[in-house]
Amino acid sequence: MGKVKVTSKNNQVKVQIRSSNGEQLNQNMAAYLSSVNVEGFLPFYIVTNSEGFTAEYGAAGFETAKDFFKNRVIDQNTFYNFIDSSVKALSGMSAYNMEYGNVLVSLDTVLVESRTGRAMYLYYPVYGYNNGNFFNTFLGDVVSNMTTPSATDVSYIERLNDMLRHPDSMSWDTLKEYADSVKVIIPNVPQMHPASYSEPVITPVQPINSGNAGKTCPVCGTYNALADAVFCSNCGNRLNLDDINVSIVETEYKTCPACGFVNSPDSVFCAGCGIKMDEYKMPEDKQETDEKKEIQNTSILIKNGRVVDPVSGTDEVIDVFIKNNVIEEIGHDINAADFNSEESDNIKIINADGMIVAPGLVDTHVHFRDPGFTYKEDIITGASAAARGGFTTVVCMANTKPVVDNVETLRYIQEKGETTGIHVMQTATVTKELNGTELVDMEALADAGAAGFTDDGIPIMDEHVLVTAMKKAVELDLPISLHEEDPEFIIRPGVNQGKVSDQLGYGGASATAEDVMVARDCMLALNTGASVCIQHISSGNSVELVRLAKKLGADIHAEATPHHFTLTEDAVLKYGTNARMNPPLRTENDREKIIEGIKDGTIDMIVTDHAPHSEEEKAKPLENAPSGITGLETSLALGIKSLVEPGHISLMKLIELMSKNPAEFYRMVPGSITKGASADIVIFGEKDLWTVNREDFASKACNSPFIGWELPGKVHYTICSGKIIYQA
Ligand SMILES: NC(=O)N[C@@H](CC(=O)O)C(=O)O
Ligand SMILES: [Zn+2]
Repeated sequence: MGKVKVTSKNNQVKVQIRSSNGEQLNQNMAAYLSSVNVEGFLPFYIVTNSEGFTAEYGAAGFETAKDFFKNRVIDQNTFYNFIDSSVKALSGMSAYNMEYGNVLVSLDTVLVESRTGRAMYLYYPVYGYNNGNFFNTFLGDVVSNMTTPSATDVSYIERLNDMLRHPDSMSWDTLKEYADSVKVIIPNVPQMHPASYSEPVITPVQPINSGNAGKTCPVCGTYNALADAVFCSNCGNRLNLDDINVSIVETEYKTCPACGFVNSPDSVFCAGCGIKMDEYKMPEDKQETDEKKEIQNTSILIKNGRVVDPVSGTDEVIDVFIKNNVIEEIGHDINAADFNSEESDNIKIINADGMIVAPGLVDTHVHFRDPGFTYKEDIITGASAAARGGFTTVVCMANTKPVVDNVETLRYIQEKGETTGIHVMQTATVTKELNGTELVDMEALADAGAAGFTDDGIPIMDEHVLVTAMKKAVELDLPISLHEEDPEFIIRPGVNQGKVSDQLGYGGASATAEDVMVARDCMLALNTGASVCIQHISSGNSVELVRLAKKLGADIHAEATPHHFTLTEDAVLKYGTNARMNPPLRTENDREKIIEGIKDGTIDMIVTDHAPHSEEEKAKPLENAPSGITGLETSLALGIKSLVEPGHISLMKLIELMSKNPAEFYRMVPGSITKGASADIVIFGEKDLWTVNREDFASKACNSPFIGWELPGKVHYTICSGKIIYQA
């Protein structure tokens, strides 16, 4: 392939690479460039105003990329390949943002600015892209950046728009032609080039992974000396395991306060678990004070609590005695004095007078973002949020990076989960890289302990793929959970298509998007006999469809989230991006039908869909912010407020929906307050009011519309495997 200068007339091109998910783009950029021999004669300069970089990794990765591009010449092929590799890698993770058809996270923006002030944005489309609306949105930005949009500009945009729909036919020459033909003034982009331009100085740049000593971070370039480092000590990103080649011996070490991994002395981020060590605040209940140690090592006697246990049907004030991780005894009037003095000295007594003592809650739909998006949440902080919410078991969704479509990633999560104090279960995806077409090795993943299979975040559109997966799931006796939104009926995700989206001119996601898929999958479940869960149901008609399928004998189940039974689309006007989620909040009528479904058992699980995002991400305009809200720390309270207090269901029923049913769906033995059962227990005040404060969240994220709400149902203790893992 010949080398083509992509420059303006006077030979200078400035490139700004922006990504709606900056850190990923840069990770790929740095990794790719470390593996190529850069040659050619196109000088690239990266300029940044940090736009589009949402995480600290982004900035670090960006600096590396800048260094790489500086004074280098890159040929067309290299550039193409680089963009290609970035886009391919990005498309695999589109699920987390739920932008249908691989939009947004998969879409990268390259600004080519010529020295004459002429510039263009190249919107590089991703494979599998199938929704033109986003391009139009971005192209709209271009138009709005034009100082004097003329008829030519408009026709240019139209041409570009058309070209982007056929990326294969896009040539470098066309790109060049566009770069010099469009008058786009980009504000706030610093001028990088001196007025008198001379040929770039080509200085040889060391490849990223040079030499034999050490493992260089593909994102920020920092040298990590320890052979078994998994995460970069500087930027916290995952290091490429293939590149391990370490010989340097460190003399002083820094032990991670969260996971105990021994790091090199100047490490900022832990190479074992990825947390920022200096800023890590150990959850109070994990601090090794003498008092806590004592609590951890003693038996626990819970006195005078009202035991509400849907498994045994118990609803009475009764004492519970815990020893050796299990419930040793339940009964009236168990007293410390009943035990011999040595034992009774070591009993931690909890006075649960006026409180509810229930089986530990089970949330079977959480996103802990680990690996890959640990700036939003990680397994340790996710588990702390769970404990604070009264949960002792969680089932994590698989839209991490890499996605859980392989045994190695599954094991990583399971092993880290074991250090948290709660039970962390992990699902695997149905399809590889969530691509909707190729099935994962379901058997191997089942053998390795996957809790079930789900492409949560994106719908599975291909019936053949889904039916094959359902049949395999039947063989493996594992459930399949489905995110039901057909992109055909979505103009923009995250907000209901209705009065609010009309008011905002947003487009929105129609309830039909959910209904058509739920109708299909109810019938497929019936037909295959698979155990299927309709995730986070949001539409009243979908509830009706599940009701019918259950009546017909399908092994079908449905989840409802606290936000879907508490809020309606109006919340978007009040809480903005913190009310943007997939599927969206819908109408009062839908909300009522969800409650009806909960009452009559059509909906059998309450889950949070805990979907943490960073403040920066949620600070973006509604159309650009990611979908999803956190939920673990407000779920029980909202269940009481929206379902129990108005008299829709009993407290017993709420606990059934938040513990027994989800556990059983994912093939676990449900927790119960009975002799011999594992001591997984939540103790809360049903009517104890508390205020949701953003500072109090144990989660890394605080993207919740419920901040400032006063809620009932304060959790006082969470006990998991006989240990107090949270205490208010
Ligand atoms: N619910 C959301 O809006 N987002 C979830 C994905 C999902 O559960 O669909 C996420 O991963 O952020
Ligand atoms: Zn989902």
